[in-house]
Amino acid sequence: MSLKAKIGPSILNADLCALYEESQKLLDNGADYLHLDVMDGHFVPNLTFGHPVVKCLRNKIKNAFFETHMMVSKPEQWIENMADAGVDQYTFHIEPVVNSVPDICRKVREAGMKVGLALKPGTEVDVVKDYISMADMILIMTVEPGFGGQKFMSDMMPKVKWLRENYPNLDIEVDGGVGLNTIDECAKAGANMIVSGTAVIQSPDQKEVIGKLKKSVECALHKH
Ligand SMILES: O=C(CO)[C@@H](O)[C@H](O)COP(=O)(O)O
Ligand SMILES: [Fe+2]
Repeated sequence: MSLKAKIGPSILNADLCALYEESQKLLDNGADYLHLDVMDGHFVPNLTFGHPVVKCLRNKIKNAFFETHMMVSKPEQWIENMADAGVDQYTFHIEPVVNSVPDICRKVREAGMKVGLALKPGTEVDVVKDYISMADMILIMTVEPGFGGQKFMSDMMPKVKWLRENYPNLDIEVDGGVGLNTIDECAKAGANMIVSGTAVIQSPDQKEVIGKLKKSVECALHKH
């Protein structure tokens, strides 16, 4: 398998009343996928949207790859709904479900979606060792989950490096505070799937930012 650089903008800080237009604009400007942040007000102290909204978006955008970042206490509860809404990858946090990760991975796959496993900043990276074979991607959070627009945590880069060294073919995603000033660190550490919210959404030239983020990752992938 050869790794690909992929940029998945987060629409969290976009104008959510124009969700479809904002999403389509990101795709037209070169986004490889959409990262949809689902929050339940319990696992994180914030609320966003759930499967009904994702389904509406899917009805308008047929072809793009949708990843839902499930910041919820009960990820097992929403698998069927999200599959029915047309989600391609279901990325859930392992912290609230440490004893049932394999079971949830199996259910996500049976529902026809790819599996992403997410780790909060305080979670040690080696806990995913036992689950790598069940996952399509590991997400290393580079902020505390819950809000867009936070400061990037450079001290998460050793986790990314460790994963890349031990799993050369694994899709590794970073999420939180990633933009033009922080992308090189992520790319050098070995991340190939990049979530970027504020840096892309607030730019007057989304295409340029997405292009630069991708180029940084592609350069690093060539060097590896
Ligand atoms: O999951 C989250 C936050 O919990 C992220 O997806 C952020 O929303 C990305 O936004 P920026 O940090 O890039 O503004
Ligand atoms: Fe996210």
